[in-house]
Amino acid sequence: MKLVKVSTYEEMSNEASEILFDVIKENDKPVIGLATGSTPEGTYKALIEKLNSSDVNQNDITTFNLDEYVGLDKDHEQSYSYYMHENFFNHVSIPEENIHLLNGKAEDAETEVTAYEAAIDQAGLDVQLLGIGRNGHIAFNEPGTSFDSVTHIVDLTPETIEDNSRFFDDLKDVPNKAFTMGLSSIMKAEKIVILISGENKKEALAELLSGEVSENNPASVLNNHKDVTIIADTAAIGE
Ligand SMILES: N[C@@H]1[C@@H](O)[C@H](O)[C@@H](COP(=O)(O)O)O[C@@H]1O
Repeated sequence: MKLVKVSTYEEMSNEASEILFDVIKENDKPVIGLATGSTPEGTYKALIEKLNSSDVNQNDITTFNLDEYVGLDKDHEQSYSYYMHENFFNHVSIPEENIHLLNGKAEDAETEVTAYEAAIDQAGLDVQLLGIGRNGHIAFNEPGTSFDSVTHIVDLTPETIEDNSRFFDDLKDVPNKAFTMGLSSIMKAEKIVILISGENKKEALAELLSGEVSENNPASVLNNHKDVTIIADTAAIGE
């Protein structure tokens, strides 16, 4: 794993958007995996600028998002679909049919996850962007998730529900289940970029860098991937 140390959030966003933009330029039909959360917001801002001031044909770009809350409609303000449109898709011209988001309101969950995984397999991710939870979760794969997991439904831990409650009016409004790409789905990506920002992610970063690989720490699976870039700020590094 390669560690890129940055001192500001802007630097993190620029570094990450540069990697994504390079993958987009290098591939005729780029397939990029995207993440939500506060951390990648700046990356999307920087990537929008790069895309819109370039001659890249955005019709050729395909995207897959990592996860979605079960029970939230795509237009719900706290859904990840809404987040992605607000922060990225509404500002670029990637065709709607190339955008893959899990449907939180899917009537048949089994069909939803199976079809999503099949679509990922068929497209092949050129790069996957990730954030990380305090407990080391990536996407919504909580500690204890099998490294062999594919797209599935998870029960969110109280810690994750509490962390994400800041976006909701009330703790009880936070869904307790989510659809998520699995750890093996993420590992299929050719390249992985993980953003780790802030003092509250210090422990998660330290555990990832320790090199210990265990299903108790979902992010540790990344030690088994050939091309991972960690972009971490000084607050998370503890410098
Ligand atoms: N499912 C998302 C993750 O993909 C994200 O990495 C995490 C951290 O988000 P933040 O960047 O806001 O700390 O939040 C959620 O749990």
